[in-house]
Amino acid sequence: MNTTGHNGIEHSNTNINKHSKMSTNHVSPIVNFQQSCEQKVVPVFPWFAIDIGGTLVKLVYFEPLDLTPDEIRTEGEILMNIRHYLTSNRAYGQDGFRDDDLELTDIELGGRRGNLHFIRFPTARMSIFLDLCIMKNLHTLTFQVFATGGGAYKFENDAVNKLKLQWCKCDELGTLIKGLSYLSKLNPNECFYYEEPQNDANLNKHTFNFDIKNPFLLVNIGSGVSILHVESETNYRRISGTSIGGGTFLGLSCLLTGCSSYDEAIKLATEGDSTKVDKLVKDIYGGDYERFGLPGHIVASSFGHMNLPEKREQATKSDLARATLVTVLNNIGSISMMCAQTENVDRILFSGSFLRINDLSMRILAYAMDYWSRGKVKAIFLEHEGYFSAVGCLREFIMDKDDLINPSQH
Ligand SMILES: Nc1ncnc2c1ncn2[C@@H]1O[C@H](COP(=O)(O)OP(=O)(O)OP(=O)(O)O)[C@@H](O)[C@H]1O
Ligand SMILES: CC(C)(CO)[C@@H](O)C(=O)NCCC(=O)O
Repeated sequence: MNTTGHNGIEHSNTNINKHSKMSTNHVSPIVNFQQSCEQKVVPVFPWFAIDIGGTLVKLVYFEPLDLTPDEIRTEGEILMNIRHYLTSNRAYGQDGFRDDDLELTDIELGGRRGNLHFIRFPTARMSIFLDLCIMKNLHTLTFQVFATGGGAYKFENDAVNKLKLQWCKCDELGTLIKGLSYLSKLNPNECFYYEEPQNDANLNKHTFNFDIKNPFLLVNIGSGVSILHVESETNYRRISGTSIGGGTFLGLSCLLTGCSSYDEAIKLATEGDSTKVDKLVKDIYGGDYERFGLPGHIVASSFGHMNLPEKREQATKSDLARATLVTVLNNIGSISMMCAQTENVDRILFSGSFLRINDLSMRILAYAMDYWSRGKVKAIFLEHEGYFSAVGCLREFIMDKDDLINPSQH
């Protein structure tokens, strides 16, 4: 069953892919279905994109709100069940969560109106997820899944063999920028900064009016860290990276404190004091190292106190988690600052799920960028933290009317 949907973009609510050429006349917004992943499509429902990272899978799901009576009649039980299952729960099994505070309601995508849902689960549960899809009979439908992240490659055979679907892959850093560009336009509150990051008593969180057209640095803190110099949505380079990232914080926290989850590690870090673990400049100099402008309060040696048995005895689990966090952040901060100076940019955007429920890290990064650049470089943070690649991947394959009018910008 085909219906001409809103904005004149044609939709199908059955799972039969139709072949026909997209109009090359950009004035006409009529788009038909194409089966190839290489071409831009308005695919059949369900609309999913999945970013399979080293630690977390991020899944975005578009729930259509404008289904016509015909579409509802022919949607079929499986699609309806999936829609209800995903949208009426906030937790799926033990490890899957829908971040309902991030949900974008009543947005327009591919000529349709709907809600965009944000779901995550550990990559270690990927095969359980595929089995769940089979349990929900997804393997009996013909549809496309848009996949990004390293796991789009690693899990391709598994997913295709088990689910018989069309697996459309795209690059995680390209989709990261595309998702950032899309969400920063769609959501006026997406980007923010801290006015006084050190002032715990006051949130001091302000919306940042972000314009992707001016060059900036994008530091994505996932399991590892990628640093990109971005000049526009299509012009960017990965200039650096470090393996000391969110995975390092989580792994070392588990080792040192016996905690078993990221949320627990962050809670410990929030309560801890890293100066019980780290050796500061003043522990060495008795004050500042004036000649080279190193103030006494900065870390001279991460974990530098831990060679002494009495210091080890005094350090609590919280102190160790805090010191782990600060160590990782100091490293990311100083590499980012060097890259900002080399590339001559004054904005650094930080993304990645490492910043989830992690106001503490954002403040530490904001303060460090401000301090070391003498106020020249601004640290900017993002509400949808780790979801940009998943969103960009969905956008890669689902066209809006504007994309037809300005295809080069898509
Ligand atoms: N619920 C969670 N479980 C595990 N890690 C979490 C969780 N929430 C936040 N994190 C943090 O986010 C990091 C993963 O971030 P993200 O999802 O952006 O990266 P990834 O895509 O898994 O990794 P990569 O991009 O390097 O492949 C973890 O290493 C951890 O520090
Ligand atoms: C390998 C990726 C790109 C996977 O997302 C990421 O984990 C990363 O950028 N790691 C850091 C690799 C490095 O540059 O040392």
